[in-house]
Amino acid sequence: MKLWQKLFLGLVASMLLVVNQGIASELPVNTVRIHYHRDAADYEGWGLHLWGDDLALTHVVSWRFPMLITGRDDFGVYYDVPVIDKAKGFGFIIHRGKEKNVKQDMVLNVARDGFEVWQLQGDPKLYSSDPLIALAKAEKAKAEKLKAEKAEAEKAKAEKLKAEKAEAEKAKADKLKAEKAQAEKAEKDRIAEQPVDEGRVLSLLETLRKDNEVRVAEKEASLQRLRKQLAAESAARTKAEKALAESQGGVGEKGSELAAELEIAQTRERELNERVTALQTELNKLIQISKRAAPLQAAESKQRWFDWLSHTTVILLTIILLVFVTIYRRQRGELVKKMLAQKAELVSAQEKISRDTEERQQVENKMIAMAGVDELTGLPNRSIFNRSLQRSVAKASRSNRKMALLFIDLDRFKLINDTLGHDYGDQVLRTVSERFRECIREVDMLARLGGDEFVLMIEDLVDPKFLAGVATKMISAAQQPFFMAGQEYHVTASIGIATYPKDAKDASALLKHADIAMYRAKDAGKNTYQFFSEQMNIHSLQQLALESSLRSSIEREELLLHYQPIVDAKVGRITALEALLRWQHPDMGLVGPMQFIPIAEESGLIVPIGHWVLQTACQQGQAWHQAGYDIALTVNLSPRQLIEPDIVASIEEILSNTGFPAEYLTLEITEDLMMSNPEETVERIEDLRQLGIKFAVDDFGTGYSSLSYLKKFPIDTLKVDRSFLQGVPDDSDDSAITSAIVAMGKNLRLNVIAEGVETSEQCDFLLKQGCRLMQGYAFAKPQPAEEVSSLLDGTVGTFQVLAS
Ligand SMILES: Nc1nc2c(ncn2[C@@H]2O[C@H](COP(=O)(O)O[C@H]3[C@@H](O)[C@H](n4cnc5c(=O)[nH]c(N)nc54)O[C@@H]3COP(=O)(O)O)[C@@H](O)[C@H]2O)c(=O)[nH]1
Repeated sequence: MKLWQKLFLGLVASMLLVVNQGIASELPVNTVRIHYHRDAADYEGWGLHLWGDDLALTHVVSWRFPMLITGRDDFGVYYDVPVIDKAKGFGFIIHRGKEKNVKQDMVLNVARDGFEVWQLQGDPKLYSSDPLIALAKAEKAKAEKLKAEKAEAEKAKAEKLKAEKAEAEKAKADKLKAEKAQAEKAEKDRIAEQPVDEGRVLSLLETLRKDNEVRVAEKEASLQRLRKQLAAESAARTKAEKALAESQGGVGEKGSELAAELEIAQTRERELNERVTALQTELNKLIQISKRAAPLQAAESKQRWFDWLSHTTVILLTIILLVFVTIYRRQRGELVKKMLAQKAELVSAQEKISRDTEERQQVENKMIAMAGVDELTGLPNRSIFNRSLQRSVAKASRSNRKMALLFIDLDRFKLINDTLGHDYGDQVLRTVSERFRECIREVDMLARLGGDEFVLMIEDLVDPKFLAGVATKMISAAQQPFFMAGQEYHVTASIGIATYPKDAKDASALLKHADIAMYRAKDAGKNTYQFFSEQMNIHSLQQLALESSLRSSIEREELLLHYQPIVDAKVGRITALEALLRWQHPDMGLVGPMQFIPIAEESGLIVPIGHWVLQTACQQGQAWHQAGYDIALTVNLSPRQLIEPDIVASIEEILSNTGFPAEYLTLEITEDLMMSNPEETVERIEDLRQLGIKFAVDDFGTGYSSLSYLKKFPIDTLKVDRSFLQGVPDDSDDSAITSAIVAMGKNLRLNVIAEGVETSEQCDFLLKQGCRLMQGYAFAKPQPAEEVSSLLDGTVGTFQVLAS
């Protein structure tokens, strides 16, 4: 090393010492003093750079600027450099050489906590000879080595002691265990050799307990001994360590003291520095605050103004909103009220309109009625007719002239109305009235009294025979077929005729007598006309009385059944019995069904009466079955009965109650029923057939049934009407019709029963036609059950034609 280099290093080292101590004692806080020794300045210029952790706080100092020189001392000039950063250290870069050719020789990074870190740039040999640094380094390395060796020795010793102790304890425990096992074994052997004695066992247990206590005490004592031994060994170890440390003293002690001093100095410096830094930070904050205070105040007042404005705006907006909501609610409430009021008005207006409409309708009806026109047919109605009749009778009375009333009632119309519905009924009434109009003169007055009742008033009557011609024309017009819903239907008319002054002296009596005559026409078989007679009057009064007493006939048990056999004429065997209704009237005696069935049908009494007939017949039939007569029954079923909605359930119940087998029951229906409402009739018949019941078409040939319908109908038997049998075999037409019906029935695979067989000729004729089932007086008249029973007794299998 050259001389100038030695001088330079000496200068730097002394500078560092001065700086580190100077900071602590004389210099202002945050200032570093750096000396420049003039004597060493054999170069043109020197540069000294000082920096901290924060580059922003790096200071560049140059001797070439005299204003930076702080002062002078024995060494030369010195510089006090302020350190305002939080840097933990500072350093120097020392340049030498000319300004334009600066060569960096060395960088010293001196941490403020001592010489912990050295960073050398340039030639390390230049600085490695520094005695203080080398000493510090050596001291440090030695102390660390000693520390490590000591730790190692302590660790080895502790481990050795631990192992020895563990081994000793284990040996002792093993020994104790072996001794204990041996003692226990000896004790067990001893006990096993001796007989069990409770007192002895207890004393042994006591001995054992005492032995255990002694052993525990021994154990505790040995533990105590071990502890003492351990303490002694530990003290010896400490002593040895101390001796070892003392033996390693000398230079190390000195180094330690120096290090301790340095540590204290560094701690102090760190505390001071931290205080300075904290104070500086606070100062900075205060400066910042003071700088910002003015604009802040301005901003605050502005903010307050904005706050006030925004609060006020919010309040204003809320108020406006509330006002709007209130107004809206009020308006909405008013609107709802208005709407409700309007709705109520509307409802009341609608009600008024409907009332008005109703009233208008009533007024219209009244006007029409006053005008005397029947709405449906356009004919004069009952009220106008009555007035006209009064006038005409009065006129006829004044002028001694004759006049006549024809009371017309449609047959089967009720059935059409009931089965097809009122629309079809109305259609029939309109058509019939049109047809009637064509049968009369313009001067005659045709009126509709209501329902299916019409009346024709003929004034200035000359010859009553003329009336028969009119009636015939009207009957013929009525019976023309109707085509409705793609099908053909038929109605007929019954007409009663009464004349003035012969049959009645006033208008109402005249009308009443024409009505009575009409009923007589119905009784006479319908589709005909009848002139009134005094006898009829009596008869009609009788009819009224009959209807009233018929109502209570079931309760009074005045009804009874007669049974007429149906015979297989070929073998002379009774195959079935037809139940025929009779009425044992208290005054009139035994009344035949022709007298009261029409009344019962008209009044609807046929429904309960028909139910009674079925119930009684099935009861009787079951009684015969139980008596051993395996006989079938046929029962007449009125059209009115078949349209009853519960007819199927009702018959099913009767069969179930009586126990009569359904397969033995045949229900007789009329042709007309088949034709009036084929679909519904077929449906009902099918339902009843499902139960096992059979069906027969009664009085076949007298109605208007279409043969094609017959084919479709679910029936089992055809009963040829007795009116055809009357002319058999002499009347060729009757014979031909009868043969045709029998043949047709056979072709349709139906049973054919000929009704009203009275003679052996008729019987022979029928047998020849292949009809063996017959019913008539030739075999048996309808008779009470008891009599039929005796008949069954004597004749089953050997029935003979009675008439032969
Ligand atoms: N809805 C119901 N109708 C019934 C019921 N019972 C009877 N009737 C119907 O009344 C009609 C008249 O019946 P009725 O007076 O009993 O006459 C029956 C026989 O007495 C009669 N008949 C039988 N054989 C002869 C004969 O050889 N000559 C002759 N002149 N008459 C005879 O025929 C009637 C039986 O007819 P039908 O019923 O068609 O087989 C009659 O139409 C009954 O249907 C009833 O309970 N309900």
